[in-house]
Amino acid sequence: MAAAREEDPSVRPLPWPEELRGRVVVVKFGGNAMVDPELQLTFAQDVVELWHAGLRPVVVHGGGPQISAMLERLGLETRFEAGLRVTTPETMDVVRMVLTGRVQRELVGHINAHGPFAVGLTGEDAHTMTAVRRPARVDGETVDIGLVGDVVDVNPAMVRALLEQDHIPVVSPVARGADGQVYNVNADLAAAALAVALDAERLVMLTDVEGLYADWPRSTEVIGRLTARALDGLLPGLASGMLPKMEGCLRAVRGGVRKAHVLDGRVPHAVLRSVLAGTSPGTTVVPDAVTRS
Ligand SMILES: Nc1ncnc2c1ncn2[C@@H]1O[C@H](COP(=O)(O)OP(=O)(O)O)[C@@H](O)[C@H]1O
Ligand SMILES: CC(=O)N[C@@H](CCC(=O)OP(=O)(O)O)C(=O)O
Repeated sequence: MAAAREEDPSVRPLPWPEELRGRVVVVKFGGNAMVDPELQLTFAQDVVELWHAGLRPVVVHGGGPQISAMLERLGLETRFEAGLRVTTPETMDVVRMVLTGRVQRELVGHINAHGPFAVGLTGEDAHTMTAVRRPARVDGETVDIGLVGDVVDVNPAMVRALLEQDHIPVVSPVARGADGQVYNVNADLAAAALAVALDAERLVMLTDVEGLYADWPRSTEVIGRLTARALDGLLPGLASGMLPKMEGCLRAVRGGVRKAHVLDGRVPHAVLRSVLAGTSPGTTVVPDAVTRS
């Protein structure tokens, strides 16, 4: 891949934090942040720039709005419980088709406009992620939401092999169960599980808000930094898409990831700015023992 390093004229020397060299950074690109085609291009550019700087980026993508749009076109109803899509077998077909057939292909294409970097896979490939069916908890009740899975095991061998070969893995959040069933996994939780298994330095989640709002929807005051313990206390009060996102951040830092960031993906180059600056806009979740960085 040395040729690819030289090939890309957009690369310029940046004052990268030396301690991040060779480290894995898992970047979750949310479906809401990717609705703007321009942002998809700058996102791809950022990921390639991280690679050029010597980091090992792994992309996990979402695609919730894109799945909903396709379900609507097909005249199929969709609804969410606790931020998770109720997934019938018919819905599952559409989820798999949109995520791996469209969203992943688009991202791989944008990244590969810069060189032969990206390789797309799903959690199903080489048993990268194994899921079990998970119900949702709604108002203290357990609710069946169909073919929704939670990741219970990650085999990072294939992703590591791709990283070793200087590739950028682009992972769709679909996973196989030990029962042979294919499950729809929330992309935030898939990204968190992969970040833990890869012993990632950071998990960066790009979404369509500035971060975790303290009192949403009444106020849009962003919580800048919080410990895992503080987040644990907040989780029961969170709703919709922010619930799996913050649950993912919590699992990541509890699983050994140094920091988890929730960033506004509508801001161009949000990933680069965050990694470069060291301190990040948006919300940063740190392990309990860490009070400053
Ligand atoms: N406390 C909160 N702070 C910020 N956003 C919140 C909060 N609670 C719920 N949300 C909603 O969560 C959404 C982000 O989650 P989601 O729609 O799943 O995005 P993504 O596609 O990036 O995963 C926001 O657009 C907002 O509507
Ligand atoms: C179980 C579940 O809800 N799966 C998600 C998978 C995609 C996703 O998570 O996309 P975002 O990151 O854009 O929200 C869904 O069907 O929408």
